[in-house]
Amino acid sequence: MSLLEVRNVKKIYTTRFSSNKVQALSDVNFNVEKGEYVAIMGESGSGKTTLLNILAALDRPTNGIVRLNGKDITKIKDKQISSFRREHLGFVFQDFNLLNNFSNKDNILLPLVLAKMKYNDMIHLLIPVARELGIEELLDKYPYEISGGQKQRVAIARAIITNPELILADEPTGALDSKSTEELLNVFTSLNENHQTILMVTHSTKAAAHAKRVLFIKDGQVFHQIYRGEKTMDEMYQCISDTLTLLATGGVHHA
Ligand SMILES: Nc1ncnc2c1ncn2[C@@H]1O[C@H](COP(=O)(O)OP(=O)(O)OP(=O)(O)O)[C@@H](O)[C@H]1O
Repeated sequence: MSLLEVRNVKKIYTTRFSSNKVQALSDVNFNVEKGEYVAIMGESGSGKTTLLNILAALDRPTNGIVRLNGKDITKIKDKQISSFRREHLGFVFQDFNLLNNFSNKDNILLPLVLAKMKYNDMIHLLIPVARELGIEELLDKYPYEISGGQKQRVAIARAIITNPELILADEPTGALDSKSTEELLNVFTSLNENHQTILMVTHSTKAAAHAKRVLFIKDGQVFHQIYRGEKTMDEMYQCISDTLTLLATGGVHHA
């Protein structure tokens, strides 16, 4: 069984003040296996954020099924959705989403506090995670006192401290300079080498070249995919950038 199964997912938005309908996703199908590192690319408006919101159980599809470990997350009751997200998923956002009036440590511990874990147990989990991400010195500082790259590492600590089955990352390098981007991508690679499954939406060819597979979305469906396989990072980069060019001119066959 795949970790994530996306079947015939369709999303139509109906705007509030008119009967206009926008079809953001027409028929999305793909699987993600445990331990994979997948990037999702596509032009602006192709439906990436819509898809990520559905995978995150932040929004429901108009049709279709999304299974995480065999469980259809589109059927989870509203009351159980927050705890489902906390227990199974980790989130990394472009703009970090850290709370400025909480210390970095309290930001990282927040999902465990919400899960009502005992303090000593939380610290037990925090220490190895902070060490792994090299942020031990930053724990007592506040998000506004640290750099963007450091904030993203704190955000990753918050995402992995619950040991999630899947990390969903939305444009995680979008607000970072090139040095911090490189560092963040190295962190993702090392998490993945430690068996963390990652799904990342990105506009960045460089970021996508770090993934083991890239899915391309066009016209609300998966249009093409590339496996890293034995390719070097440079070869993968070139392959992605050629595909993006073909995609923009409509010249790629369906996956
Ligand atoms: N809440 C909404 N109501 C109506 N239409 C929406 C809504 N959210 C997105 N759309 C439309 O759905 C389509 C897909 O949007 P989406 O934000 O998923 O694309 P995207 O690939 O993430 O774009 P970008 O790369 O610019 O973030 C677009 O046509 C967009 O205008």
